[in-house]
Amino acid sequence: MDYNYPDDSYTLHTDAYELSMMQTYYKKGLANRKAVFEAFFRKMPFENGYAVFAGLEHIITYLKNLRFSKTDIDYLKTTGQFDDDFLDYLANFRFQGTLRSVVEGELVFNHEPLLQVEGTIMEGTLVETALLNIINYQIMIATKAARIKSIVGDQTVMEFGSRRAQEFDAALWGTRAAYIGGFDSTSNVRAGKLFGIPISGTHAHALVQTYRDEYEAFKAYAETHHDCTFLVDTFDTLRSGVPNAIRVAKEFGDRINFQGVRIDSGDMAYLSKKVRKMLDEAGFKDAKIVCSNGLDEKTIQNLQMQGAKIDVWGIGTKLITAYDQPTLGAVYKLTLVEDETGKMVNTMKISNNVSKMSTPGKHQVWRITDRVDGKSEGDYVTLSGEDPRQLDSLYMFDPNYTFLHKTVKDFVARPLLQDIFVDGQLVYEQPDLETIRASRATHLDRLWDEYKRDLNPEVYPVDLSQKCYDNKMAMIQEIHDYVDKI
Ligand SMILES: Nc1ncnc2c1ncn2[C@@H]1O[C@H](COP(=O)(O)OP(=O)(O)OP(=O)(O)O)[C@@H](O)[C@H]1O
Ligand SMILES: O=P(O)(O)OC[C@H]1O[C@H](OP(=O)(O)OP(=O)(O)O)[C@H](O)[C@@H]1O
Ligand SMILES: O=C(O)c1cccnc1
Repeated sequence: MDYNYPDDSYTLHTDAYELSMMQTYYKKGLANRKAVFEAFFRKMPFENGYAVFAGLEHIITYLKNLRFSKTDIDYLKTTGQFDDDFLDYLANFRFQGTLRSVVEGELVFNHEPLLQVEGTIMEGTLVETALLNIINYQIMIATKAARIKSIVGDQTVMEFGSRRAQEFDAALWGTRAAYIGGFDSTSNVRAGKLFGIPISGTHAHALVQTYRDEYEAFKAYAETHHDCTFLVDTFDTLRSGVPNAIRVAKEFGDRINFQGVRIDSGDMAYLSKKVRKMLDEAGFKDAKIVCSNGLDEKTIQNLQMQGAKIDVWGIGTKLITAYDQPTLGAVYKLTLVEDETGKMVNTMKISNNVSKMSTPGKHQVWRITDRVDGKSEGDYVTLSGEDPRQLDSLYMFDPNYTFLHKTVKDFVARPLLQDIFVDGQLVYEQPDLETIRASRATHLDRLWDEYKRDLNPEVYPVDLSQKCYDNKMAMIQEIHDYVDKI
């Protein structure tokens, strides 16, 4: 199958209905109508108390390259679903819109806008699928990684998931998201090359099977590498794997850096305790015990409870596939649209289910922190143009249970949505990945522990400003009046 078009791009990485709607807007003369779309998710991933934002790097690359190539247009023609004049319009299409986004490494919560696309209805429509595709995956993996990191503390976690990820892109962008979430390295060499993530690894059972002898295999590895971690569970961890690793480490002495051993099967609590004793007794107190095999934050916590002597964790499947939650469920909704008179008007999707309702208008999200201790008080969603920094005290209330409220004084308000593209121009300079990764740790320090526990965390407040709330209520009333009249 020939899918290697020389001018291939991600522009057709969109759902067909987006193009169908665009053809309607185009034919009906609405192509230049202004619109605002916002993306948010409704439920916290893994029932965690916070999520880690990731995906902006990929979004920037996508939007920078957003144009229909010749073979894109040729293909659309073959579908017979699109008219020639519309295809001519697409051939000249460029993203001239504005993207505001939370930046990578930031903590985010449900029901707050994470991305905001302001431009023509055409621009906002075309990009929905790709933007959601990117953040739905990357936020989930960054959050899963942060959960795991919070359990292992200062211990090292290596990302091993490429072989089990949902294909190439997931392996690549997933490991980057995991690094933002707090993982220390990746086994994916291309991710090392492209993103500068430190690569690390040990060796597989195949090396031992090739030599059909552990001692010979470890010796060969030691003769060809300085840093050595031997995989000790191919035949019998305690009776042959560890004794052979110790034998080679002793024979090679200073000629190698004997980093330790890896265990990849069996009872890791029992084995790691025994292995620790054997290494210590042989004089290798600094040698580390690496474990891998179906690990996630729950298993790790359980192993810790059992007193396992594990220093380094190798984690693949359950991280990279977000094993216990297949999607974040982020959505992208039209919140403001230009009417026939040129006025921007509110719009929302109404539902009997409160959590399914979007919030009309164009917004900013403010992180409210206490000026003295720097800790987060909650997030405050305003209509754009409102600036809580000008207020001495802030009245914050739960939009679903308005009787739950507090007044915050002596606070700092930090806007989370930043300009990334303005009128098609990239204006945001991405920090390097190390800075992004470090920012996640700083943001977590500002979050109270009650939101960070991995089981039943407190619900972090995401409140609406009075104006934003009133605007939403007025819109709901307007829609009810409209339906009543029919
Ligand atoms: N002491 C332990 N307590 C809780 N879970 C453990 C413990 N030791 C290992 N596990 C986990 O149990 C699961 C099964 O491991 P086990 O090695 O028994 O089976 P396996 O994966 O079928 O082994 P193999 O890789 O040899 O096929 C893995 O997810 C592993 O992380
Ligand atoms: O379990 P994960 O968290 O996904 O970690 C990655 C796994 O990948 C390797 O296994 P391999 O592909 O050699 O197969 P195995 O399951 O038989 O060990 C490695 O030995 C780990 O077990
Ligand atoms: O380096 C390793 O030990 C490794 C890498 C990928 C998957 N499993 C193990």
